[in-house]
Amino acid sequence: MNKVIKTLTIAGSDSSGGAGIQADLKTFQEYGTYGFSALTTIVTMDPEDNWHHRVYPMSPELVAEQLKTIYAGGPMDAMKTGMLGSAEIVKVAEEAIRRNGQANVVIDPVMVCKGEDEVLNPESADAIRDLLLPLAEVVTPNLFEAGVLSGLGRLTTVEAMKEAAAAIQAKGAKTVVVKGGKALGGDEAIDVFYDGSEFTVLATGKIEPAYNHGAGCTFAAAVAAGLATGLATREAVLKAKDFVTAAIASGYAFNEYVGPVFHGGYRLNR
Ligand SMILES: Nc1ncnc2c1ncn2[C@@H]1O[C@H](COP(=O)(O)OP(=O)(O)O)[C@@H](O)[C@H]1O
Ligand SMILES: Cc1ncc(COP(=O)(O)O)c(C=O)c1O
Repeated sequence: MNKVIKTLTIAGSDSSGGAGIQADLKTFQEYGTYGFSALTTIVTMDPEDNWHHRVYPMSPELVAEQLKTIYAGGPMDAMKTGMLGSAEIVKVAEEAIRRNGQANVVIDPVMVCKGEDEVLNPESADAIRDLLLPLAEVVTPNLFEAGVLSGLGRLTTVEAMKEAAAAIQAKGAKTVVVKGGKALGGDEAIDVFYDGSEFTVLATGKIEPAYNHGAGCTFAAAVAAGLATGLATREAVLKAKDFVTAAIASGYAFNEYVGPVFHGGYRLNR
């Protein structure tokens, strides 16, 4: 029998299907891996209230119970975290990673939804920094999240992204990818990779229109799936950048604000 490559996401549900656990499972499948999921929150967008996001966290006990089910079937080849919803759920994720000796851990430190400017649960940002960064093979903050995790505040240049990447790496993550994405000015989508010794700048042309709802989730899930299939960390990140770029290029407009990526874009355009 073929070996099944197992990947896990601990993340929220994006009912519109582009981000969250939906993005992760679709991406895991595109990589030929078998996806498991522990759901932490449910996010809705209200068409009668300007598509405002609402976030409904699950109880930490229910997240812990899902993880018990998942790990009862044996170890995972890689995993990622996304929107965790509360500091207590961050703690549950930390405990599961430690208890199961989980390697190839990708932490996507989700703090905001695109199009929204409030930080979801500020106290969970502290918990992510203190409890999850030390367990991360890779952490993938966007520009805003890198400013928060590094303590450097608003980042506007590639030099500042490098400084933030080094500060976050010093907090315990083995490697860091600071994603400039749409938020960084200019006509390129620039990410900075740092492994503790060398910076690598990953750049592609900015795609317009930017159908990038779910791009961050898709990128982190692709890194995890790449690690699960045996790629070295740098190669997993480089492939994930290609994967997410193709997904953005194949996205579509869901409404006047949200354009999800299409996770099948990489395969279909080859
Ligand atoms: N308009 C775009 N064109 C090309 N790549 C993009 C665009 N927007 C984001 N990206 C890339 O998608 C990935 C996810 O980034 P980003 O959207 O900033 O993350 P998040 O969803 O966590 O905010 C990064 O590699 C980023 O550079
Ligand atoms: C459940 C969930 N996770 C994560 C995100 C973040 O998505 P993105 O990858 O666009 O940053 C969202 C955004 O709506 C979400 O609903």
